[in-house]
Amino acid sequence: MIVTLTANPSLDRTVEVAELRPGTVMRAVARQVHPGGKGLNVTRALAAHGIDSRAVLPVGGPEGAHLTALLDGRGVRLEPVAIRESIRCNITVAEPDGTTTKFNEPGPELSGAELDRLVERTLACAAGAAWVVAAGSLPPGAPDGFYGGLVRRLAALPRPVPVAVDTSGPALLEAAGAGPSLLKPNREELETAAGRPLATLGDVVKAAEELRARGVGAVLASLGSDGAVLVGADGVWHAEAPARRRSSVGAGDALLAGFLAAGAAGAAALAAAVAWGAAAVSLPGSRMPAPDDVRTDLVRVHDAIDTERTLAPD
Ligand SMILES: Nc1ncnc2c1ncn2[C@@H]1O[C@H](COP(=O)(O)OP(=O)(O)OP(=O)(O)O)[C@@H](O)[C@H]1O
Ligand SMILES: O=P(O)(O)OC[C@@]1(O)O[C@H](CO)[C@@H](O)[C@@H]1O
Repeated sequence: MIVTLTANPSLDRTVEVAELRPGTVMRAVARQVHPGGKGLNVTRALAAHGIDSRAVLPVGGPEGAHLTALLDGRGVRLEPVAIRESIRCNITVAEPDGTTTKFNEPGPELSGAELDRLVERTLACAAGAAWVVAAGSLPPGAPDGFYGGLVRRLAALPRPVPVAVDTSGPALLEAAGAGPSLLKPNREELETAAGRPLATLGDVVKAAEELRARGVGAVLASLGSDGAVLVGADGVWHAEAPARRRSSVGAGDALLAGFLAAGAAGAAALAAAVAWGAAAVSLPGSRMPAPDDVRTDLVRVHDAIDTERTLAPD
């Protein structure tokens, strides 16, 4: 079983427009509403593949009620922690070529007691779990070390549980310092961690190695259309797959879910991860892929990294 913690979930609203023209009134040609937030997306992707997962998340207000109603009857196991304020609503504007423009709200401020309840619920669910995933931004007021503290608490259990972290900014730096088993940065997040721009695959591998030297077990770096790089104790691989981009929102979460579902180590897990990520990109809004969407046969895994390869701007 895989437990996910999303400290700042969202109701994801997507509007599809013919062309984004700032400063004008645009008529949407389609709209979707999906339950959102990185950890919850991981649980949704796993559930779509029949893999046992539980999502710990704060739920409050009309948006919280809407989010839970959307998941009713979908086989997604929620561990909701009631909060006083409403959760946030994030907006995506999607254009026909797959370009997405995203507006993420800060989210509600959680009280110290609400944050404590999230951690306690995660620890309670983690007993016997194969992995805990701590993912997404932190709500306003939460300490930067929130996910890092959880990593330490899970490592100190009589039967320690490996933790995968996917977050950004100072929370990412704090979490990395706590030595999680897995970190899933995208290019921008890895640049933050490295403190410099990363232009090539070689730069990505070097930045990931630096994180490993600081105690991170393995780094799964997601690189948009360039696929993903895995840097772990047992080797370094790069994999990629073609995709007809419709909405990349949640592709990183699908990638992480696929990686954990396939054993979380080595080339085969990386191939599954990239297949799940590419599948998510071709689906609207933050819809998570089901088994029929995933094309592992289209994935190319490179054992030798082309260190000079320049990363696409995306
Ligand atoms: N244009 C694309 N073509 C093919 N695959 C893609 C494309 N964009 C993303 N992917 C796949 O999806 C994975 C995740 O994408 P990305 O690096 O954008 O993650 P992310 O920034 O964490 O996304 P999010 O935060 O929205 O979940 C990539 O590693 C890659 O496998
Ligand atoms: O603001 P955060 O927490 O960094 O990201 C939140 C979010 O953009 O991440 C998911 C996609 O990965 C979406 O479902 C959600 O809207």
